[in-house]
Amino acid sequence: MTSPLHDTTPRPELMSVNGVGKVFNGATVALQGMSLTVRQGDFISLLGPSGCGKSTALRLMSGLSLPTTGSIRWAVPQEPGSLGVVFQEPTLMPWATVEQNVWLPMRLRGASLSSVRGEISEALRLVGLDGFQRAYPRELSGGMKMRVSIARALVTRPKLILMDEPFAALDEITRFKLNNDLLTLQAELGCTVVFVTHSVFESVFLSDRIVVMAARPGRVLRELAVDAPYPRDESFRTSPEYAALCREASAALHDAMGDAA
Ligand SMILES: Nc1ncnc2c1ncn2[C@@H]1O[C@H](COP(=O)(O)OP(=O)(O)OP(=O)(O)O)[C@@H](O)[C@H]1O
Repeated sequence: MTSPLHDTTPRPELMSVNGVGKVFNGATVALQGMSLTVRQGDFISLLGPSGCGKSTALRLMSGLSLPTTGSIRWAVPQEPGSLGVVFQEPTLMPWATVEQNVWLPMRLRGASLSSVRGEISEALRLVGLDGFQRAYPRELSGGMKMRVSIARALVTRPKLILMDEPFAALDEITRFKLNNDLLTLQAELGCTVVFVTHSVFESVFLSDRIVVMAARPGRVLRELAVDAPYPRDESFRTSPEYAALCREASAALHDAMGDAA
């Protein structure tokens, strides 16, 4: 079955990255000439070796950093809460409860906790943490902390979620579970995801497009379409089709690393 988000109809554009470059300290070319069209409902992975500019690209897309050259444009009106960001570390406030942590983006916009309790509970339900509102981060496992971080990113119902290696520090079993749950969540919310990873297996499992990047200078080498229907689950993960797609992405990554050597 193909999810409505992943059918073959061209989807409307959400963001365009046009010839973007980033130079640090006038010397380090972290990113050069990156162009990418992000469409609504896409799940795009940025895959590449260390130092190829994946995090830089994500920071530029988030607006946390400005490009040295080129431009990034939203194709739809950007409102407060249009964007959610998840980093490798859950970055939770240790002194605050789960509920208060998830409240943060709404609190910054002036909403009282009591006025948004429903949205917070719904976000926690979506990440499988219903009932943990009053828990403190120290009482949670690594995977649960990351789920809170994801709930905080999606509580404003963003159009775009940017994720920078969110599962890299987790064990493989937790990572597989979170990968499965992330796809379910994306289908349920209809949001768009740009996801940074070093893992070929993760990028193939999650994405409908993989942007393969190379280092020195950081740049896009090629884009791969992962032409496998959603929903994807354990049967996809163990299928010959998945293995073939992983081989293809792995070869592209190998080229990227050779190119950068
Ligand atoms: N704030 C900064 N100041 C100076 N150089 C930076 C800065 N941020 C990144 N760089 C450099 O830009 C290049 C790209 O870094 P970036 O973190 O984007 O790569 P990456 O692909 O995300 O790497 P990794 O997978 O190891 O996280 C690297 O050479 C890095 O040292």
